[in-house]
Amino acid sequence: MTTTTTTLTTTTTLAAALALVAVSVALVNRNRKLSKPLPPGPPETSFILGNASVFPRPPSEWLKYEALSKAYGPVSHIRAFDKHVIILNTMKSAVDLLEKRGANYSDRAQLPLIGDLMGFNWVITTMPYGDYWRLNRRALHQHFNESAVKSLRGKQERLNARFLTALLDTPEGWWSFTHWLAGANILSAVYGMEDTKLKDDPWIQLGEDTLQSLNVVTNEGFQLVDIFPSLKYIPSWFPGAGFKRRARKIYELQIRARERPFAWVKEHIASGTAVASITSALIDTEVDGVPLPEDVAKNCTGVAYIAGADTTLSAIKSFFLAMVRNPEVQKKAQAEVDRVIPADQLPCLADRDAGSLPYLEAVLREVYRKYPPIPLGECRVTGSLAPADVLCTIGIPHQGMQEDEYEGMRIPAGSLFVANIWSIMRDEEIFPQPESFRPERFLTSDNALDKNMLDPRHAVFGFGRRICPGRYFADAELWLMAASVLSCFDILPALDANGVEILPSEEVTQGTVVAPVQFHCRIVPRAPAKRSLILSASEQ
Ligand code: HEM
Repeated sequence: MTTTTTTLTTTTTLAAALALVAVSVALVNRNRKLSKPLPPGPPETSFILGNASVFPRPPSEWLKYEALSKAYGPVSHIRAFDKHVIILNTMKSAVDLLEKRGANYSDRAQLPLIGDLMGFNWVITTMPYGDYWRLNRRALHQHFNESAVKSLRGKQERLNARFLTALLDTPEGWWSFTHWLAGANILSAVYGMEDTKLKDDPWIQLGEDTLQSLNVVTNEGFQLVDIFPSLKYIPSWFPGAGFKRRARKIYELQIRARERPFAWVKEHIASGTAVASITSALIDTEVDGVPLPEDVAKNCTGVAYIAGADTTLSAIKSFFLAMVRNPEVQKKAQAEVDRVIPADQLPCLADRDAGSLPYLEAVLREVYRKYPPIPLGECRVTGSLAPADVLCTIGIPHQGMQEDEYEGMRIPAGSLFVANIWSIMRDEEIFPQPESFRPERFLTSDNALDKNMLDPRHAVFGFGRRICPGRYFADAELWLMAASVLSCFDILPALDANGVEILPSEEVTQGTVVAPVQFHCRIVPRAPAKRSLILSASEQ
C-alpha cells in the first residue's frame, strides 16, 4: 500500500515537473519572440529540450565549448529545458558581464543533487548571492587577503623546506610529495596541523576524497534531479534512484570534512595545545562587534580545506611538467635565480617583494595560462541527449539574476555562464602561438614584466565578486616552491631502458579541477652545497 502510494506520488511529481518545464519553455519562447535576439547558437532541435543534444560532454568539454564559440561567436548560447547557458569565450565578454556587471551576475545555480542531497549547501562556492554569502566571504577575506597571507609565510617556508628535503632524500617520490605539499599548506594555515605525514596522511586524504567525489559527480552524472528538483523526494530504493544512494555516501564524506578538523582544533584549544591557525582566529573573530557564528567559521575553514589543495596541486604539477618539456626555459629561470639569490641562501617569499625575478614571474604566468587548473572556472555545464535519457551535468556556474542586454543581445534572467578560461588563455590576439610555452610573451624588450600584457591570474582565478578568495595564498605557495626547486634541482625527463629521454605528454585528468596525468621525471640536486642549505633550512 505504502509502496503504491509512494510510486503514485513520484509519478505525479514527475508529471507535474514535466508540465511545469513545458509551461516555462513556452513562456521563454514567447518572450524570445517579443524582444532582442538571444546570443547566437546552434539551431534548437526540440521545443522542450532546446539543444540539449549539443551540450558539450566530458572529456575535455572546454574544447567543445570553444568549437561552439568558433562556430557561433565569442558570446554564444545553448538551452536545455528552461536553462539558458551563455558561453563566454573572450576576456572582454567575461569582464564586461561577470566583473563590470557583477551586481547582476554573481549568483550561483542552486543544484538539488550537489546542494540538498549531497549536503554541499554550506560550501561558499555553491551559496546564492546574498547577505549570508557576503558574511562568509568577509570572514575568508580577513585571513586570505593579499596582506593577511603574508603572516602565513613562515608556515609556508617551513613546509617548503620539508618538501625540498623529501625531494633530496627520495626524488622518485616527487609526485606524492606534491600532494603532501598542497595538502599540508592548507592544513597548517587553516587548522594549525603542523606535522602531517609525508605519505598517507589521513587528513590530506579526507580533503582529496571530498573534492574528488564532487569531481566524479560533475564528470559523469545522471543529473535529472537538477532539472526536476522534485525527484529529490523519491525514495532511495526506487528504480533509477541510485543517485540518492550515492549522494548519501558523499553526504557523509563532506560532513566529516567540515566537522572533524574543526572539532580537532577545538579539542586542542580546550587542552591548551592549539597552534595559532585561521580556525582558532575565526573562533575568536567578531564582525561588526558580534562574534562570528560558528557555522560561518566552519564554512570558511571547510571550504578552504576542500577547495584549496587540489587546485594549487594542479598548478604545482603543471610547473614540473612545463620545466621537463621546456629545458631552455628552466635553464634561463635557474640562471635568474642564481644571479639574484645569494649562493648561501634559499629563496624566501620576501625575495618576491623586491620584484627582482621577472623571468620566474613570467614562467609562472605561462604555467597558469597554458594549464589553467579550472578550465571552465567552476562553470561546467555539460550534457547530452541519449536516445532514452537526458544527461545534463551542471557544475557551479555564475548565474544572472535580472534579464539584461549585452551588445544588442538578450541575456535572460537566470542564465548560467560558462567562462571558457582554457580558451580565453589561448586567444591568439592576446597570446600569439598559444600552444608554445613562451614566458617571454610577458616581458618587455628590457626583460621587465610587461604591464600591458594580460596577467593570466586575472582569469584563472575566476571573475568579479566570485573571484577565488584563496588566490594570494595559492600563488605564494607556487612561487616559493618554484623558486626553491629551480635553485636546488634540475628537473629532467625520465629515461627509458635504453637511456633515451621520455618527454611527458600534456594530457590532463578530467573534472572541474584538472591536472597533468601522472608522469615521471628525474629530480637531481644541482650542487652538493644545496644539500646542506636544504638540511639547515628544514632544521630551523
Ligand atoms: C591555483 C590555485 C587555485 C585556483 C586556480 C583557483 C581557482 C578558482 C576559480 C576559477 C574559482 C571560481 C571563481 C568564479 O566563480 O568566478 C574559485 C573559487 C573559489 N576558490 Fe579557488 N582556486 C585556487 C585555490 C584556492 C585556495 C587555496 C582556496 C582556499 C581558500 C580557494 C577557495 C575558493 C573558494 C572558497 C571559492 C568560491 C568563491 C565564491 O563562490 O564566492 N581556492 N577558485
